Amino acid sequence: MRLCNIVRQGGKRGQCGAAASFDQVPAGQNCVTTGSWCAREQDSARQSRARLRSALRAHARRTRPELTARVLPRFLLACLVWLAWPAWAQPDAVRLSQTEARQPLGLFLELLEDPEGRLTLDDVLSRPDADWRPNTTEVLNFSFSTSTWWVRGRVVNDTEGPTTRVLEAASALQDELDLHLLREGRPVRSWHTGDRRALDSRDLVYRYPVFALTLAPGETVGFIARLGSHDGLHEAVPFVLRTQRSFLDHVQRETMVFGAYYGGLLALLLYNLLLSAITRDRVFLLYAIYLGTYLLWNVTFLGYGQQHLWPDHPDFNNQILALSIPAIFIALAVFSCNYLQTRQQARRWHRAIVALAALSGLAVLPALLDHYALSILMVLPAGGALLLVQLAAALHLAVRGYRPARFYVLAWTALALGALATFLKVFGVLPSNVWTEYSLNIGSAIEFILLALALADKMNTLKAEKLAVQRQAAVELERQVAQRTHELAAANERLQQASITDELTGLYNRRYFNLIATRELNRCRREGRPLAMAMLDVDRFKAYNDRYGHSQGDQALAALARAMDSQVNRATDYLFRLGGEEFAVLLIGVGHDEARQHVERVRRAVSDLQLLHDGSERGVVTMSAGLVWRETLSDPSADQLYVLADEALYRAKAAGRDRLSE
Ligand SMILES: Nc1nc2c(ncn2[C@@H]2O[C@H](COP(=O)(O)OP(=O)(O)OP(=O)(O)O)[C@@H](O)[C@H]2O)c(=O)[nH]1
Repeated sequence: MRLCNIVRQGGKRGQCGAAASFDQVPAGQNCVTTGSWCAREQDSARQSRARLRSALRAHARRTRPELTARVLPRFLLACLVWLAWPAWAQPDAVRLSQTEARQPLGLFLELLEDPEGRLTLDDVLSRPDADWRPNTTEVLNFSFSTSTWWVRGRVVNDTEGPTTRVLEAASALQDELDLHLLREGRPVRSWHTGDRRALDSRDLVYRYPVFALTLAPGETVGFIARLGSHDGLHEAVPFVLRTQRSFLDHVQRETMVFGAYYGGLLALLLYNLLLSAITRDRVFLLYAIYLGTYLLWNVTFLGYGQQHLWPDHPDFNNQILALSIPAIFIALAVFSCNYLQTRQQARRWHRAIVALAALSGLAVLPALLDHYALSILMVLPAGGALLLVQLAAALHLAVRGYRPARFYVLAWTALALGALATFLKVFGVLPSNVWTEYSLNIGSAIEFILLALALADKMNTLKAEKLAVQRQAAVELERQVAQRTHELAAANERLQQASITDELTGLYNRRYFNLIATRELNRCRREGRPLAMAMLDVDRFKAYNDRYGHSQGDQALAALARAMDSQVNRATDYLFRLGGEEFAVLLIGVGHDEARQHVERVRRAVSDLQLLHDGSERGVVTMSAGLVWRETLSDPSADQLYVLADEALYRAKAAGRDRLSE
């Protein structure tokens, strides 16, 4: 574009004459170059056109074969020379037009390096033009440089009326930024601002320095800016001219975009703090801390902190910026380790993350001692490596199928794409529009939202796992309860059985006799059925014990119990050991003779055992029995039956033993 301007103005160049110095151009004159600067421009233009003309003449003289062999390369060379001219041409003045609302100034500026930082405005104004060199980038970026840099440019009002434009030095972090407005070569107004100075040094308070330039129709004004740094770190500063309306639109759009951005992130932060308080899960708190450090850095980095939160504390502004960067990396590392469970799942990656986070943390020390450039120099490589290692760890875990790691990779991809778009915009690969301008914010917002979703998903996964474990535990509990219940029932059964069983013989005991005798008596009475009861007692058992010992007496009792039991088979027949060597038989629904025979069989089963018994009448163990039989039971109770049977037994004993009496 500058080339076209110069070509267009070629006829008027000769009329410019030699102006005395930079910016001494009469108002309303189209030619805007001055002195030697103008002369050099004319020479360069002339030489370039001459080269092109000679290339074209050569083209006309040569034949076709010569064209490909010799002329074409020269022609291409000439074209290249023509095209490449802007790279070393002297910058022209910026011409304000009715149509362009926003005009970047970078390529219209000249630079002067002041390594010692001692030059004054007068020194700079008296420097010859040869000391200045054209700036070749749209955005000024001196990065790590201890020099002070002087920048100059000129603006011509080509519009038909007076106009006021806003000159933006769109960096919130340049330490010192002095701007001097020149009219007819003389300074007429100066501003001393920058983030190391309080905001009241600015006419218009915005997140970065802006200056109002008023120009009469056709007027040219110059400006010289001094960019100083506190300790050798300069920020990228885009110099831009805007119409007032464009500036207002821009401010409104930024207010809306960043209002939504910060509002959203703040809501996310508070929400996660609440979640951490409710769930007591540390990962939400770590996420909120990471988000908080990022927010603190971002509001400081973009100048909103100084504009709205701490306008009167420029030193704090610088300190908080330098401290927030290592804080972000540390908070991110702690969150990532906790979220990805790297200690348990990827030990080597975990160790690398911890080491790099510690290294990033070291950058706090120079920041605390006011050496911000050193702090940034330390934190950027360590932090960059940390981001890569975290991403690699997440990829590693995602490939292994760890679901939370997939969200993490997605989130970081969104942020990386946002950062890449910003990077490509700065280097002119992508156009500057609302998407590329805020791509980092968009990317980071998506990153934070995805991470929040990731946390929710992780909670869901944990909840599902917990539910599964609970279900499994419930099933196991039910199984154990069923088993215990079964065991208890069996134990109860055993207890029940034990409570009605005689331990030595395994027959029913006296307690059960009482129960059964009463129950069966009542039933027989109800049903009108006959019932027989016999009492059986071992004969001379005291003598047996005395002769063979108590232990053998026990064995004899058990043996004769088995023998008797073998004769009691019907479901309605019962055999009891009432105590000692005394037994009872209960026979339900039997006739008298049958009862008598049955008891006799039982009794004989004992003597048939032929257990030697010296003290007995027959030389073997025998039994006596007393029988009571009732066809109908109108009155006798179980106790009465017992007494009657016992009396019959007594009679059997008295009659000589080993017999049945009634
Ligand atoms: N080994 C053993 N002896 C028992 C048990 N219960 C009772 N006895 C004994 O049985 C004997 C019963 O003796 P007695 O009541 O005098 O009757 P007896 O010697 O059998 O004489 P008669 O009944 O008149 O024939 C006692 O010596 C008791 O100690 C027991 O469980 N085991």
